[in-house]
Amino acid sequence: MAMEFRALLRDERRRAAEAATVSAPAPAPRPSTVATVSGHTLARAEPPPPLLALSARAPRRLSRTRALAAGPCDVLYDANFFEAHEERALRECVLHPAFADSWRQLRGRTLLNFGGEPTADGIALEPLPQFCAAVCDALVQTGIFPVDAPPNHVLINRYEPGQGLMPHQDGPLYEPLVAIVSLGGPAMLDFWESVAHSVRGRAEHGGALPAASYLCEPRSLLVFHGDAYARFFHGIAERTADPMHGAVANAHMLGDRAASAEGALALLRGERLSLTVRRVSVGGAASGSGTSASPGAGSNTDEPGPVPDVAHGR
Ligand SMILES: O=C(O)CCC(=O)C(=O)O
Ligand SMILES: [Fe+2]
Repeated sequence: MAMEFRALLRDERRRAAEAATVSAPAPAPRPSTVATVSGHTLARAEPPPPLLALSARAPRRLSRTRALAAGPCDVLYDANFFEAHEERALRECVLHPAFADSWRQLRGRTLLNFGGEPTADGIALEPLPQFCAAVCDALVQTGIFPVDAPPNHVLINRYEPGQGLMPHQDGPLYEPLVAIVSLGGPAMLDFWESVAHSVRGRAEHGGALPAASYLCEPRSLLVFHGDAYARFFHGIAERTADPMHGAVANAHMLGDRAASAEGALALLRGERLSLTVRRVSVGGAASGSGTSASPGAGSNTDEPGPVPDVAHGR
């Protein structure tokens, strides 16, 4: 099954690459795929996405979320990392028709991958599209990522209400520092001590609570590193509303839009787009010299790898 899926993907990519390089006689006036940008095939008829201009950021410390007894303490949150107009512009880039063919349907979400495809040999880095590079720059300017080790990989997830992401760890392909940018509707990111804890927690009533949860509001930035990266498993439950339970570690830091949520019982989800921004680790970069990463581990694309993907606990 795993190999079938990989073979299918490979075949699809080969066909896309052939369409991009072989100038076949155009049979009909439908747009032919002729150009690739950052490894993504663009349709001739589509203009490239607009350039994303974000306001300059000053270096500053992000606020730490509440440290709960059982939860990680290496999680930072900013409810208003983007202005409303920046969110709209970023969303327009993400959903631009030029990338329409690059979205991949996974279990419970759709995914766009920029910066290079995670494979068993690591990630062969590719340049980021301009809008992703602009977000990475903003994270460097703020001081989240060091100037000399900027992020170079961006996964974009799109969730409908009711969809989610199984508890997983991001693994050794990346440096242990993650910035998650949220657009659209809110969703709760849960941190679990183990996958077993999360399975117990899935029981509708009386299930264990996550070690900590973080409401990711639209326009927000959530950063995690340290223990939160290395020890805990993070995921998004497949539900249409998120309960505001006692382990919501950023309940006191929410923006105006969700300020009332602190007193609310549950927050309704909407369509959510998230950008997971990271830096591929030295060991995770597939270089020409054949450097290889731990096979499959942490390639959080739901693509079955040669090693069971602990990243998704399934
Ligand atoms: O969508 C999110 O907020 C989480 C995404 C995530 O965990 C990942 O891409 O590894
Ligand atoms: Fe993740």
